[in-house]
Amino acid sequence: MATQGQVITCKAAVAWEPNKPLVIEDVQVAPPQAGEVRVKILFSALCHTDIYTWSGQDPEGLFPCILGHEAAGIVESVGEGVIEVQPGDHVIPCYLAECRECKFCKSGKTNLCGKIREATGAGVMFGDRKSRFSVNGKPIYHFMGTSTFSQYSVVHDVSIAKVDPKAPLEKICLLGCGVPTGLGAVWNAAKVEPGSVVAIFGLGTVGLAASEGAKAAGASRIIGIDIDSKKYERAKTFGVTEFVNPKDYEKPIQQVIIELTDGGVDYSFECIGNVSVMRAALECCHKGWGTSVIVGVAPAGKEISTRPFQLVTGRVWKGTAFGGFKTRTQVPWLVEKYMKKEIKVDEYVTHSLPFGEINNSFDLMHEGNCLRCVLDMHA
Ligand SMILES: NC(=O)C1=CN([C@@H]2O[C@H](COP(=O)(O)OP(=O)(O)OC[C@H]3O[C@@H](n4cnc5c(N)ncnc54)[C@H](O)[C@@H]3O)[C@@H](O)[C@H]2O)C=CC1
Ligand SMILES: N[C@@H](CCC(=O)N[C@@H](CSC=O)C(=O)NCC(=O)O)C(=O)O
Ligand SMILES: [Zn+2]
Ligand SMILES: [Zn+2]
Repeated sequence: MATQGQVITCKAAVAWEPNKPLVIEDVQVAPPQAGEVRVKILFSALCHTDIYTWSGQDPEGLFPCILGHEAAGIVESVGEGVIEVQPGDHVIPCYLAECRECKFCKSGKTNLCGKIREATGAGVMFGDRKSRFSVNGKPIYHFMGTSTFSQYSVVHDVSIAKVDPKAPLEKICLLGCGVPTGLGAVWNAAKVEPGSVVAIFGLGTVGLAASEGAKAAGASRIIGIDIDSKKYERAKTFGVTEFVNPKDYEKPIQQVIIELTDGGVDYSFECIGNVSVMRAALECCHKGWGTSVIVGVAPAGKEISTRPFQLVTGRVWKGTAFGGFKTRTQVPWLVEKYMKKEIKVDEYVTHSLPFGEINNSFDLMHEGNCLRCVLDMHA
């Protein structure tokens, strides 16, 4: 039955309140308006940022909402004026837009796009500042402009990456967030050079992807730091050459790393979201040139601090969103790199579950051996 132009009723996992189990509801998904695309979401993975917002720690968190931002699917229908994708195209919905027209997009200095960010932060669509989701007439907020924990979602056309239809959607859904973030932190934000000494704090998906990126960039030493020593074995396969568990030391971890590296590392990456670790990551950098990249997302109200002297003496502190990749342009390129086996993706998928078990996947994400759990949205 043709669904174009019709309201679709489908299953979605609604977060009615922070920290309460998601509820699978029959959700009405309105047709896409001008500049919008309705996507049949086939596979969606969980990212720790979904858990962060669900837990109530996100200052932008709005409830009730439909979470999810690491997914892949097929275009069901498009709104007026949409020319770059059509029904049947395989796509990755992206939480960062790329309009190619705004001040940000034209700057050549950032992957952040200014066009729709205010609307996505407010949980609505840009065109009319309304939601396309409702349950029995009650509007449900969008999340990150993606809301992929729904069998159908409406996304802005500037946030849709069209990808190779031969690529397996159950794998490339991961290219919607965690893996590009780690790779890009190293390649785009830090621009790690061959021979560099690198420290990576946190060996989850983002930290492992940063390690993979550092290995590809020719780093000579990749020091993984994690409070769970079991993480080292797997991390070796992503390029980590040495491992340090802060719990094994009395002294601050930055001092341990400085001693291990004759004065500090060339580049460090904080892939946890802990502001104390962010400080350690900066302070373990080499005087004069060491650069630390903040990747982890810290809870509302948390602030970073260090002695300004750390920066006066040449260390650089910066951060990155989605690893600096421009979404519409570069996500298809990352898919091609995966197809050519130049980057890992399958290796990050440690668990798969049917959509109905989404609450179990939230629990799994807290288990040490889970990197990404991919939900089959129509199983
Ligand atoms: N900036 C961006 O664009 C993005 C940021 N993120 C954020 O990146 C962070 C990491 O994400 P994932 O890798 O998925 O998380 P994860 O939870 O899988 O990995 C974090 C790792 O840090 C370790 N850890 C926790 N506390 C630690 C401590 N005090 N010292 C050393 N290790 C510690 C844990 O054992 C775990 O292995 C999250 O904050 C997430 O929200 C995720 C995607 C995009
Ligand atoms: N709403 C949060 C913002 C959290 C944040 O920093 N998000 C990252 C992506 S995390 C993905 O898993 C990001 O790219 N931010 C850029 C943006 O424009 O949102 C808060 O207010 O803390
Ligand atoms: Zn994410
Ligand atoms: Zn833009």
